[in-house]
Amino acid sequence: MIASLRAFLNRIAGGRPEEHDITALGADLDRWSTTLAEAAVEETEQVYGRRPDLLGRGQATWPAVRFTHLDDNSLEGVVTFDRYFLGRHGVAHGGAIAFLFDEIAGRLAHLGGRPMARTGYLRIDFRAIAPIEVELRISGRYLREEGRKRILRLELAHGDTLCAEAEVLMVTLKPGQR
Ligand SMILES: CCCCCCCCCC(=O)SCCNC(=O)CCNC(=O)[C@H](O)C(C)(C)COP(=O)(O)OP(=O)(O)OC[C@H]1O[C@@H](n2cnc3c(N)ncnc32)[C@H](O)[C@@H]1OP(=O)(O)O
Repeated sequence: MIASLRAFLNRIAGGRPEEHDITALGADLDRWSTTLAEAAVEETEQVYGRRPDLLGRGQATWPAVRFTHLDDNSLEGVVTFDRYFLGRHGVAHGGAIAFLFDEIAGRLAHLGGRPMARTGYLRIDFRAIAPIEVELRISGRYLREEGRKRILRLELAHGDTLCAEAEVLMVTLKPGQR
């Protein structure tokens, strides 16, 4: 379903359908919204974004990363920004890159069985355009850990070109924090 949803969003983003198709599609989507409303569950029961066994954790909101390496302190992977992450002129939206980085930071922060943490800051430098619809490389590693603070470095690259880099602070939650 999620693969179909991603393909659908790509067609929406990259298409200019006829008026009658737009109307029919809107009606179909409204019908599905009604059906899905009857299947509504609490956050703890939802499937969307909670399937680590699936590409992108089973969601279509942020670009799906295929990990090629994971250890306790670093990760590497590949990612492609689909058409619906377009900013302008064939380039990925900066917000989509931030979304990707926050997700990757979350994954990196919890490697090695580390306890739950949240993002304190996510400082991004956009160094070069990140093209959509081509495979890019993502990598992340620990810079240091100081008490509850985990300071991480992330990079997004297209071939030899560094597209974006970030320093991220993840803070271990205290008891009672969520
Ligand atoms: C496989 C699983 C994958 C899961 C992926 C999910 C990834 C999603 C990750 C997220 O998106 S989290 C959502 C975005 N982040 C938030 O909503 C966090 C909102 N902020 C907070 O909840 C609190 O500010 C936070 C928990 C981050 C810290 O508050 P605390 O009261 O627990 O900590 P405190 O303020 O005492 O700070 C602890 C240390 O961190 C430092 N610190 C905290 N925020 C900072 C900041 N922004 N800049 C610099 N330093 C910061 C602070 O100075 C201090 O340093 P020292 O120990 O050296 O004194």
